[in-house]
Amino acid sequence: MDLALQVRDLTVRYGGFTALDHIQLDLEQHTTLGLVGESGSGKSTLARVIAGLIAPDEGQILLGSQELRKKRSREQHKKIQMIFQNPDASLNPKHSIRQILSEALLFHRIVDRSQVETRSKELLSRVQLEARSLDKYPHEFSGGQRQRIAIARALSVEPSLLIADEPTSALDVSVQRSVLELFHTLKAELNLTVLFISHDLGVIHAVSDTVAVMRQGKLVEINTKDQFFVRPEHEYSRELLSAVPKMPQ
Ligand SMILES: Nc1ncnc2c1ncn2[C@@H]1O[C@H](COP(=O)(O)OP(=O)(O)OP(=O)(O)O)[C@@H](O)[C@H]1O
Repeated sequence: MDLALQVRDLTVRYGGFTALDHIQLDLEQHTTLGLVGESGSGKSTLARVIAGLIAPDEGQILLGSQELRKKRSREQHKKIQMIFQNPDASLNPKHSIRQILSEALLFHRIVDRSQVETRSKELLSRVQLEARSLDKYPHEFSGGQRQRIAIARALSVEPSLLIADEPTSALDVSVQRSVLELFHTLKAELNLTVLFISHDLGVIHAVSDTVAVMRQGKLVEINTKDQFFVRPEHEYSRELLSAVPKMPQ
């Protein structure tokens, strides 16, 4: 089993408040780990510290066999890409889609200038958008389409880990489904390794191979998806599952 990510004893404090408490987590290559837990349990903090957006107070993060230290190189930053609930967080509204994609491709030296257009069109096609979208601006797209563009931008730099923090939570249910289907397709086509955060167990069921449950800054259960949904181990996981509204029979 090859591990894409290892998190060891990771602790983050905001002042006197411990948001992450000695987290241990392994993420196998080419799998999707669904991270669930109630609001405030520390899911986004874990995502941000892995992505290098905040520094841990204690602990280690290894990407492959390489330890990621507080000050990351450009190459290390590139390897972990993040998608947020609000796609606008990663899309500059003043830039066309062409500019957004080419900036990422060139900054990280993924292709040279002569190949940027072809690669940008390929990326749009991967996320099921038309090539003519290149000359449009983010505001000309729907929320679901903007999320697809944010996904294309994240994929453009060929990350070894994609972190998706509630990427479908702001979308209508039907749009949400189509973005989840896209994740499914991309995972199969590109062998992605994904940390997918959601408070929605239906979404977690749709995307995950493994499920991790957070509560009050601690990981209380890590299990295969099938085990988690059928035979959760932790009392809190059972509470989460029993709180899911059921359709009347
Ligand atoms: N910059 C910050 N300064 C102080 N406290 C913070 C900061 N960011 C988060 N927190 C606190 O840390 C805890 C964990 O927050 P976090 O956003 O990681 O949880 P979450 O599980 O992602 O929640 P949600 O599902 O609501 O996004 C919360 O109690 C939050 O109020």
